[in-house]
Amino acid sequence: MADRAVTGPGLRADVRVAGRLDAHVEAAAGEVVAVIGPNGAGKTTLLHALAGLVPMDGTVEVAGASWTQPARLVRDRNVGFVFQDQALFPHLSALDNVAFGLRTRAVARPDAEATARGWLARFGVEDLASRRPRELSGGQAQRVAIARALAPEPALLLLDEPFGGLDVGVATTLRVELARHLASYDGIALLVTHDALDALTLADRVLVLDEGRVAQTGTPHDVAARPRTDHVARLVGLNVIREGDVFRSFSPSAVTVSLGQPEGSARHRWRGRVLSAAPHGDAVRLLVAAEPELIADVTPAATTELGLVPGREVWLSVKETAVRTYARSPDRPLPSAP
Ligand SMILES: Nc1ncnc2c1ncn2[C@@H]1O[C@H](COP(=O)(O)OP(=O)(O)OP(=O)(O)O)[C@@H](O)[C@H]1O
Repeated sequence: MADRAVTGPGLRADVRVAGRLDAHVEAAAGEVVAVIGPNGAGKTTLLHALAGLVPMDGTVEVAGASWTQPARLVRDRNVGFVFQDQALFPHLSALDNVAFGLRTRAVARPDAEATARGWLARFGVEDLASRRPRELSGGQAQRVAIARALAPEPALLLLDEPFGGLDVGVATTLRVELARHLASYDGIALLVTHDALDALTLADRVLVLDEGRVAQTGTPHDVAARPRTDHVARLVGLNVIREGDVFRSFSPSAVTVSLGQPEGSARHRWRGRVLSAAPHGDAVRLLVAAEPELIADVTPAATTELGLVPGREVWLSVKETAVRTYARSPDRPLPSAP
């Protein structure tokens, strides 16, 4: 394949979809980028635009080739996708589903089938090759869908919540299998996820979208440690507050909850009302309507003692030493491939 991203410059795109998205995205060849953000942030729109499934303004360059000047049809983009609404072809067997992408690239049937069989084997579903999609479980179908996307070795792989709708055990196994394949995949993968674990374990980079804009980019570690949106803070289980150009984050376990105004030197204190209390590991996690909304982990004993039920007015405080402070710096673009 002429534009396979082996040593190419990766992905560089300016994607504008009227009223929905205005985002600059860069990724190096071989990188896995997790795309996270709240509902309606534009994650699916971004993937659809890159694949050529929705009209967009701007530019998309993949492995040194422009997909927008002139505009390429979906089938002429070297792209593989696993979308929730992009089901397997119901009338084709698992094998034919995986061979399909190769056949459309003019690979002869015996070669396409041999390659497809190899991909089914890699995902442990070779023995299901002759089954139709309706005869597969959700997890099996998703393995076939991922094998179908990967088989033509696309320069760009787009995965929209590939573990959505699967039960936790199946999702965990599939996450491990996908991680193994992504490690040796030399194209660029964009993975939309609502799961912090996916973002932290599968991705080299995280792209945070908020209201159709890029709110933050960085390594998973950096984004988790210094979240700049409430959504990411919640996703990684931190509180984040913004004071002008400075962000402060702190763990829910660093928050002290009391009924009376806290004494002592705690600089950060808030008054608020308990919205919810739910088990969280060995602790009880409180969501408190303060300014801003905060989370606090308390012991079950304290929960009972202080009567921390929804509606209860409380004080929250946190010591300065437990607070991480960081600047709201302009986001740097993602590095290009060497
Ligand atoms: N076909 C469409 N026509 C017009 N607007 C749309 C269409 N699809 C989505 N939108 C709007 O575009 C914005 C981005 O939607 P998108 O589906 O990309 O978000 P998302 O981040 O993928 O959300 P979710 O996590 O809920 O899937 C939303 O405001 C949504 O209402």
